[in-house]
Amino acid sequence: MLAVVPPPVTVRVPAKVNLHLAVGDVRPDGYHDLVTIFQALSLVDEVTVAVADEPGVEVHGEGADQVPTGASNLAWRAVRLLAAHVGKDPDDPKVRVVIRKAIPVAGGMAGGSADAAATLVGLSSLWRLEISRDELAELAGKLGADVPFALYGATALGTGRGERIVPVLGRHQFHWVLAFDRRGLSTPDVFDELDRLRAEGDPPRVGAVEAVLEGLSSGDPRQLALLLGNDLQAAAVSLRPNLRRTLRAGVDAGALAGIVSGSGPTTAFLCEDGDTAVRVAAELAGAGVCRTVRVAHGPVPGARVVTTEEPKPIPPEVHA
Ligand SMILES: C[C@](O)(CO)[C@H](O)COP(=O)(O)OP(=O)(O)OC[C@H]1O[C@@H](n2ccc(N)nc2=O)[C@H](O)[C@@H]1O
Ligand SMILES: Nc1ncnc2c1ncn2[C@@H]1O[C@H](COP(=O)(O)OP(=O)(O)OP(=O)(O)O)[C@@H](O)[C@H]1O
Repeated sequence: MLAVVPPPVTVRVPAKVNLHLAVGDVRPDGYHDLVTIFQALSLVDEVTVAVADEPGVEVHGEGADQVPTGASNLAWRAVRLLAAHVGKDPDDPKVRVVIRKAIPVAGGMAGGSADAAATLVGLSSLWRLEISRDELAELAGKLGADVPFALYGATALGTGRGERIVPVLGRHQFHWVLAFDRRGLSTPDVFDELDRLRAEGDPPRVGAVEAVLEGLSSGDPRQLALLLGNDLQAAAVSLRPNLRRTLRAGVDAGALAGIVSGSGPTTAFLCEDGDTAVRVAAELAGAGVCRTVRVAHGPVPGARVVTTEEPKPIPPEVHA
């Protein structure tokens, strides 16, 4: 009897910004303890996994030429990890992965991490695995500090390396403009730069996370705007000084506040509402301070299988 080949599975997975990112001192394992608040945004990658004799990863879209398609691709590392976890041969998983990117590569928005999380969710469906999201999160933590959050999405408090996730409930939608820089920044380099700045002097540190949680629950973007903070910002700006000008231009264009997203160099601007975000994006796109801009909102769900009849996401870009 012919084996029925299951149809390909496509997963949509969001980018993240850190509304609050407090970086502790470097640990023996080389990581830093974090206290962070993630928010998943409507800027999404799409990952399709399919049964195939020829293994491999294809990458299309935003920054595709800067993404490896071999074993170091984070999505492929997720294939091998889950295959081994369920007793399949990680060297011959009979899977093909196609990634359509919209999340800026090495942009501080956990693009690779998102693709890894999407691959775990896609394979769970393709291989009809009985595996819980928490068990997947356990595996995800092995792929990177930002991968578990990409599974859960919405808004969450991250601790440890950022892999320990506690959901933060909230009913309000926030509107963002994202400015993509000309090229990425290596996350380890930004953490190393922060250690260097802290050895030399005393760069500003963000305050307590409780205030940000209150700002979030108020649902008032004006209140939240005053509370955004990222300890990595000084390091990202030190490595990429043009970000100072980008951050200023976004607020001059009408955003309530701007911050570097994660390890950067993407800058994220919180706006009063959706219409303002479109206006800020258009003005920022013409200010010559970034490669391109996107409008997005959050919170949105984490990695989830796209059913065939679901409409394709309207690309949130505003053309520079
Ligand atoms: C900056 C953030 O995006 C904030 O959410 C994340 O902490 C980075 O998460 P990520 O890119 O998934 O990071 P990983 O791929 O796990 O680690 C990349 C490198 O970043 C540094 N790193 C990352 C996370 C962390 N808590 N401390 C660190 O020092 C380490 O040098 C690590 O080797
Ligand atoms: N599927 C993938 N998508 C994007 N980058 C990938 C992928 N697989 C491997 N990479 C590599 O991982 C590196 C980091 O990419 P990524 O987009 O995850 O950075 P990031 O968004 O800054 O991540 P984070 O915010 O978690 O630090 C890049 O140098 C890229 O070449």
